[in-house]
This record gives sequence, C-alpha cells and structure tokens, in this order.
Amino acid sequence: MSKILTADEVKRHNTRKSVWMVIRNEVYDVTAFIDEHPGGEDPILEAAGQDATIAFEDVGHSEDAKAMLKKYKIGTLAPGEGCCKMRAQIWRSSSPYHRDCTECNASSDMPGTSDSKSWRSFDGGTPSSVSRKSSLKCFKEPGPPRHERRIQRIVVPKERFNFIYLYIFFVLAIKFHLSMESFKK
Ligand code: HEM
Repeated sequence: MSKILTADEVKRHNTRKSVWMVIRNEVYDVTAFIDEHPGGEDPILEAAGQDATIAFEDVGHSEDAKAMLKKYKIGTLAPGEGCCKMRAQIWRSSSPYHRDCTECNASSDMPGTSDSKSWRSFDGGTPSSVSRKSSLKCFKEPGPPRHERRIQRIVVPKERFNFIYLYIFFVLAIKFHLSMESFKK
C-alpha cells in the first residue's frame, strides 16, 4: 500500500545509498534505477531528496519513461507537504506549475523560504482547509503556448502622414500653376 510521506522524510534520502524523489506529489525510490537510467546517473543524483517534477518534465521523457515511474512509487506526499515545502528553492511564484496553488498559504512561513511573502499571493486556503485535492492544484499544466500577435494594420507615423499630404499638395499646385500658364498663352 502506498504510504503518506512528509517532505522531511524525502529530503533525507539524498545520497547514492538511497535516492528518493518527488514527481507530481508522488514519492519514488529510484535507488535501484541509478545505474539503469538511460540519461545517466547524474540527473538522478542531482534530483535526490528533492522535487524533480520540473526536471523530469523538462527533459520530455517518453510515455515509456512515465510508465516506468509506477514501478518505483513508494508513497504520496502528505497534504500541505507539496508546493512550498518541497519546492521553495526551485519553484518561483511565476512558474506556470505553481499557478492557483492553494497550498502556499499553509507553508508560506516555512523557514528558509526567502520569498515567503510572494507565496502569499497564491493563497486561497488556510492550513486547515488544505486537502489532498487542493495539493493537486499545484500541478496545473502550463497553458497552451501563446501565439505571436500578428500586426493587424500598418500605422503611418503622424509626421510622415503630414509630409505625404504636403508633397501631394505641392505637386498639384505646380501642375495647376503650369496649366494656368499654358492657358494664358
Ligand atoms: C525516476 C524517475 C525517472 C525515470 C523512470 C526516467 C526514465 C528515463 C528514460 C526511460 C529515459 C530514456 C528516454 C525516454 O524514454 O524518455 C530517460 C532519459 C533521460 N532522463 Fe530520465 N528518468 C527519470 C528521472 C529523471 C530526472 C529526475 C532527470 C533530471 C533531469 C532525468 C533526465 C534524463 C535525461 C537528461 C535523459 C536523456 C534524454 C535524452 O537522451 O534525450 N531523468 N529517463
């Protein structure tokens, strides 16, 4: 059965002897996988004892890799142990993964969080209202990529606009003057 684990428990398993990591609030013991990891041991050891969600997603692991996670799952982070407790150092409030997180208020006073104030703006719950459901809110996928805005119309600068009209007026005036001259003859 899957255990409920705390951030502190995960953090203790940060050496080659025992490597635990968190991916999307699930805890994995990947000690046996260090030597088997196709991406080498370095990425695994660097993520040891930490939340590796972003590192794991950024690599663009295949569906096979994601399916492999199941084999190494040992538990789930307890409610309130996710967002800030595990990721204070690596996730910033601007992170798309962090949007709408309702867990932050619960752990915004966590010691060692240098920007604890900024976490407060993402609150929406009190410590007592933090639930498993709310902790999952941390993992909202980043939205679809924003498309470049296309230029809808070309705007002529005011100065150039006036100059064009002046030029047209000048040409017409000369034409009028010349035609008047030829008319007089
Ligand atoms: C327990 C978790 C992990 C599993 C099961 C896993 C599994 C795999 C697998 C199966 C591959 C081969 C390529 C693929 O199928 O996507 C791979 C490649 C790789 N993984 Fe992981 N991985 C894990 C964690 C991590 C972490 C935390 C990092 C940190 C950055 C990482 C970085 C890489 C890199 C850099 C490659 C090489 C990608 C390439 O050659 O294009 N992996 N991993």
